Formats: sequence, C-alpha cells, structure tokens
Amino acid sequence: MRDRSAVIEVRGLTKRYGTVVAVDDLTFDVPEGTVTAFLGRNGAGKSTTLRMLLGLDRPTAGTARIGGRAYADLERPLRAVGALLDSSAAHPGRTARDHLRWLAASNALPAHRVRAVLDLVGLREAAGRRVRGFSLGMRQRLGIAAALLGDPPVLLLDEPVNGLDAEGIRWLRAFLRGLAAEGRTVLVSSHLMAEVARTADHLLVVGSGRLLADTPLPAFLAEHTVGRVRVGTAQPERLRGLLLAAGATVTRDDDDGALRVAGVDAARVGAVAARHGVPLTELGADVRSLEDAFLGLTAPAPEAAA
Ligand SMILES: Nc1ncnc2c1ncn2[C@@H]1O[C@H](COP(=O)(O)OP(=O)(O)OP(=O)(O)O)[C@@H](O)[C@H]1O
Repeated sequence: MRDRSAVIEVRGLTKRYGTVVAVDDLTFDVPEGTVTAFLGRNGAGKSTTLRMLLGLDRPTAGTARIGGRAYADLERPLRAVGALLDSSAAHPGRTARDHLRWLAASNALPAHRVRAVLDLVGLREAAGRRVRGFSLGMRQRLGIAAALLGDPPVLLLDEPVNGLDAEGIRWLRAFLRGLAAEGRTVLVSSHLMAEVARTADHLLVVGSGRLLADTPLPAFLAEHTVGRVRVGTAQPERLRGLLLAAGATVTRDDDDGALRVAGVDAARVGAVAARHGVPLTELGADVRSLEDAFLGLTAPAPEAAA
C-alpha cells in the first residue's frame, strides 16, 4: 500500500440492537486520497458502520473518527465530510435546485455551490424539475450532489450504485476515480461486490458485522484471478476433455458457455488447444471469479444459512 495517512479510523467499533450484533469489533483505516470499497451482503453491517461514522448511531463500543475527530466534534461537518445515506431524503415536491439551495442555506454554505454540484453530477438540465419525477438514478445523483455541497475532502456513499443503469454505473466509477484524483477520500459501500471493487484502490469486506478482508485491490485480484482462465471455443466439449487430461479443473459459464479453467495458466491452455487444432475465440483472465471470490468469502456460516 502507498504510504498515506488514514483519514477515517475505526477502532473496535461495535453496535448491538438487543440481541442482534450489527457491527462486531470492526477495526480499519481508510487511507487519504483513495477510493475504498466497503463490501458485504445485505445486512452485513455497512450502513450501521457509516451511520456511526456520521454520529447518527451511538456505538455500543469502540470509536469512529474522521480526520482524527468524532463527527460530533467536527467544527463544520459538511465541509469535512459529505454523505449519501438515503437517496429518498429530498422532498418530492421540491425541485432539485431548491432542495440543494435549502441545504446550502441551512448549513451556511455559499449559494454558488448549488450550481457547481448540479453541473458536477450532470443534473444541470433537470435542476428545475420536481424530485417526484426523478428516476432512482437521478435521485442518486442528487444525493451525491448534496454530499458535495460543502466541497468536503471525505465522502461516505452508501450503496450509490443502487438504481443506476449500466451507463450510470460507468459514470459513477469515473466520477469516484476523479474525486480521488483530486485528493479526496471516498468510502463507498455496496453489496454488488465485483461491480464496485474494480473501481477501488482498497477493499474492506464485512460479513455479519465482522471484517473479513482489508486489502489493496491488486493483491485481492492477484490472489483470486491468477491461474483462472476464461476460454471460448466452438468445440467446448473437446477442449474440456483435453484440459481435464492436462490436469485442469474446468466448468462451463452458464451465461455464454465459455469454459472457466483453473489449475493451468493461459499459456498452457493455448498450447493444448494449438497442439490439438482446437480454434479459440477467446482466451483471458477469468474476471467473473472475482464475484465468486466475494461470495465464497462472505458465505453465511452453515448454521446461519439453515
Ligand atoms: N435500528 C435497528 N434495529 C434493529 N436492528 C437493526 C437496526 N439497524 C440495523 N439492524 C440490523 O443490523 C444488521 C446490519 O444492518 P445494516 O443495515 O447495517 O447492514 P448493511 O450491510 O448496510 O445491509 P443493507 O445493504 O441491507 O443496508 C442487520 O441484521 C439489520 O437487520
């Protein structure tokens, strides 16, 4: 990992609701100027952790600090940290512009930021429309605009991918990378793990409130995609037999019939195919194995699944 100081520091953070342990002794740092993905299945404890960082929930134990301080001790919180927690927070009868103007005025932020953030998230044309008519994707953009009003160095985004279409997800990825390139620190939660992981510099994975992985993306990729190959051919059964004979493990991709191969590298797959005259239509790293890796990592314990 690059040598960066931690902007967000979580230590022994725990939250119990009666007998439910929503967050269980979490300890992690989020380094400055990175996009860090906070990943886990539904109910893993992501939102509760973010709410505690924002002072909206009181920890049962432990601490959560931003820039060395608890949220409640920040002098000008919206200038220190922006958050997207719930994209339905805007009043449906208000226009996007009025919603942001109201937020700016009530938080003593300059009015010119409203126009700036509407432009940043691509809502300039829709600024005069009532939020009631917004798609979920537009609401997410408005929520991100609100988070950016105070021009904060730290952003906490809870499930910003929800409701976005493929184009919206592409936009969000580039947008988050741009924020980090400006030196901002972005913590972005998602249950769509592979989708968001590939945007991030660093991954934090939680399951049942516990930290399961805290790793730079390249290390995670190296561990979970090296030695896993995806190969396309018009003769899948023949190639499958040849690869099995070469000692590989081979499965078929349910979506498109490509072979997913483990245990031999891409060069060996190519050599086997060439020796037996099997034409290939595709040969590369098996990126889908990333989602499998997350699902394996976050699988509920057998007794919990029963
Ligand atoms: N106010 C509450 N009262 C009781 N239980 C709660 C409360 N808030 C959260 N929980 C429970 O705590 C656990 C963690 O919930 P949390 O919302 O933090 O998970 P999450 O990872 O954000 O999931 P999701 O993606 O579904 O929001 C869940 O079991 C949830 O039911």
